[in-house]
Amino acid sequence: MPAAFSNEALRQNPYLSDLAERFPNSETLEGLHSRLATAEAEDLPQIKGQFSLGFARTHFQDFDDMGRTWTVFADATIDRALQLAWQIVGKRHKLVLPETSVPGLFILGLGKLGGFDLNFSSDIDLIAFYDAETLPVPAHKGQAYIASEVCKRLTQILQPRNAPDFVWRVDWRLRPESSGTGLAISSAKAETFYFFRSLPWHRLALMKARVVAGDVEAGQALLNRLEPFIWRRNLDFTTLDELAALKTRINNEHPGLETERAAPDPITDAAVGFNLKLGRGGIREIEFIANAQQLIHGGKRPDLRVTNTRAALSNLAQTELITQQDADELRAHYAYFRKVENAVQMFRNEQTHIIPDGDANVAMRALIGDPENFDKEISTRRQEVHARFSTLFRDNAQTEKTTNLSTLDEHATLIARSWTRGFQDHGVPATSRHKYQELGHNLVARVQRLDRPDAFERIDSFLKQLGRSEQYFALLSRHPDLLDKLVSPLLHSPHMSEILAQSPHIIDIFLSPEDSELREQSEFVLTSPDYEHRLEALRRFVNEQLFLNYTHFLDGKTTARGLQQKLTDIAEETLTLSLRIVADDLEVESIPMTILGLGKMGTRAMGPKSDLDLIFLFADDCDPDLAAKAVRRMRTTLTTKLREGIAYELDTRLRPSGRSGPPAVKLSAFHDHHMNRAHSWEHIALAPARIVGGDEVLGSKVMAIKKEILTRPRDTAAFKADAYVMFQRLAEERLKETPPDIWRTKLRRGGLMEADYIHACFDVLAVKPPTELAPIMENWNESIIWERLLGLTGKPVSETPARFAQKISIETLPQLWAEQDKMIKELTAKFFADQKMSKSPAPGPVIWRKP
Ligand SMILES: NC(=O)CC[C@H](N)C(=O)O
Repeated sequence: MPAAFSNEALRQNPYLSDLAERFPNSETLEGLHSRLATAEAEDLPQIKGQFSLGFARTHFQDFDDMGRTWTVFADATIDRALQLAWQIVGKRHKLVLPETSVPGLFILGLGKLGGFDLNFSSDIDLIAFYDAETLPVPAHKGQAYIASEVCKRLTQILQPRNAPDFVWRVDWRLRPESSGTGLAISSAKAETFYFFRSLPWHRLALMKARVVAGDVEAGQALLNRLEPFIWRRNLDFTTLDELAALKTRINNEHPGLETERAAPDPITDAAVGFNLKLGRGGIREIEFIANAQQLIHGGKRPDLRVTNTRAALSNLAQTELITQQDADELRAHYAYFRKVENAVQMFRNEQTHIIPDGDANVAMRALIGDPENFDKEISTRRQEVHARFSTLFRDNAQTEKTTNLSTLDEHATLIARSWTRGFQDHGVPATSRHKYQELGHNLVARVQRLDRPDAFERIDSFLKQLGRSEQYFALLSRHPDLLDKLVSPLLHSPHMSEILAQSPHIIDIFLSPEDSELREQSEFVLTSPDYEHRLEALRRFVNEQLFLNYTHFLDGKTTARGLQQKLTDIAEETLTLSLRIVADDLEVESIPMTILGLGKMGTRAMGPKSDLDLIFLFADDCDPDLAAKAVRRMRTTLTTKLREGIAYELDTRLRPSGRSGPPAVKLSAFHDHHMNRAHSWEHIALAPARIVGGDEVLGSKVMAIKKEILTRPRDTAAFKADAYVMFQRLAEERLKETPPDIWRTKLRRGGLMEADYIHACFDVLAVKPPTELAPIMENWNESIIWERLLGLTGKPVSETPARFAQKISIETLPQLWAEQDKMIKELTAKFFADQKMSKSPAPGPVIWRKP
């Protein structure tokens, strides 16, 4: 056992030696814990005193243990005090209460208590709420009144008036609407308050909230519902100001903390006088680094939502938001400072944070083992902390103040002026406009260089439609590089502009680590248990990923092929998420459904705006009601148009019997249909199909059926005749002879759809397609990406934006397209060479070859 310090050290500390005198027979910490269960109110201060002594004797050397040991003990004392409080209040108000734990009321610990970081002499920050449904108090007695009485009583037990000893100093001032209400309000009220009436610091205080006593389940349920309030989905840089404001507010409102309000001291070589908690390079700066990053990124990364500062630092390193070295060092400094702080507080059990001089200094040093280079140690650590702290708050906006507006027309000049004045027409409050003037200059300079007359107008209308979102300007002024991610799409890509209009905040995706997995990046979608929230989050995910990958493509970081793969991955991830959302909504563990992807999903060649061609297949024994519901919900989940648009268009017409067939298809029905009733074109559609989501075992059964269908010998002549009729219909109704200098990749004669069709025909016949087909399809697939991203369909090649002309090689494009049209048409002609050029009758079901 680490005998923490000598009797000598103990003697030098008045508070500890007093305790040692009063409690000569020391008990173990475990023993003290177990006494709590039956302790009476008047026992608690003594148990606390003995615990303090025991803690000093046995736990002081090991910092990792310290905060947790205190916190666990605190939780237990609060819980016991709450029980006692209930008994007293219950008797007085004639309530019928259960013997042990009373449901409904719960206490949240904030600050150090919430963060498992309690000190020797911390006070505890509490807030309390109750669940109106389960609180065993009839409405006519006044639930809020009784719950508040219980909290008052709890306070008296923990901090008895006119008594020498206390258990904890209790502080309720961080509760919502603290001046106007009793100590407890209902969780429904709390929810409304936080979402609609709270101030920024309320939110920041909740970051460290933890259920410490009472009805844990009800408490956790409230915290879950508050998650979307605490952890915003988007990076939020105004948060940094809020964080600063919170810290100031807490300092200013604690009357006991007057000394702490002194301006931060410069880092000197003398340790004496250093305020460990608030001083420059001290504990608060470390907390600040952790909390700021947690707040900014926690909405996307649930693993950052921890209340403990050192755990947060580790997790930030895990997610590569800070380096491992930074995390390790900051953790070490934090531990060291906190240990010193504990030693300082043991002297008189006072809540002080300043390194003392005189006797107290001697005593403190004795406790921490009288280090030789103590002063140096402190100043080195402070410098390292403060350096990192300053980096975080360094203003990284570049100055580009070369704004000469004389070349602009009148309208553009007006817009540019408003930007350089800190976005005065964009809902930025007058008091903070000065912060965004630099950003304004920066943006004007960039847009001027584009030399596009409509650029100011377009970007301005985007910025205006953001609503009153100072947050957005804060983000941009910290990361002016993001302007480029915004400007080009707004000018050139209608599709990307639409996505931006739906979810303007997605540009912060460029700030997250680049190599993270899609799975990690989609985690946030499921964080809220709420169905509606999840649907919005799903759209956010799709928009964010599409936008990110389109940008990479436009910047030349991804090839066309790479983008197709990525777009396919995103669609598959979306299906997986949708299935989860639907299963949760239907309250089932999983749904016995597998998803067959046809068309572009099948060939992994999704392009911008491709819809999802899917068939939802179910095990034969699946409850038909559940299956039908699941398909309906899948459709809603994917296609309902919400604020952030849809996730995907869905096309399920390729299921057996098309529109008239049931939306949920059973495996045996699928098999039976394709063997006995399907037409050849359905097998052509089936050729590129693969499983893109859902139950894997079921999926492999579907793939076995597919194989059985496509390998079964069929009558080739009959197949070609059918395929030809279908092709003629296709050509007539959808394909268009298109001049070689017009963008119409998919629906031109000889274009992408025709090429895909012929390819699938070869597949059905298990004949290797001619070698020239693949490279042409590759080219078409690239063209369609450009065409859809830049909104060029039907336009002449000459209207392709100059910015991309070279990348697309537009000079040679018409010639290339003419050749491709010709080659594909020839392949088609050759494939159908035996067919009469007259119209055949409408085909019937597939004719299999007689064995
Ligand atoms: N899959 C998509 O391309 C859809 C993107 C976007 N959310 C929209 O509604 O248009």
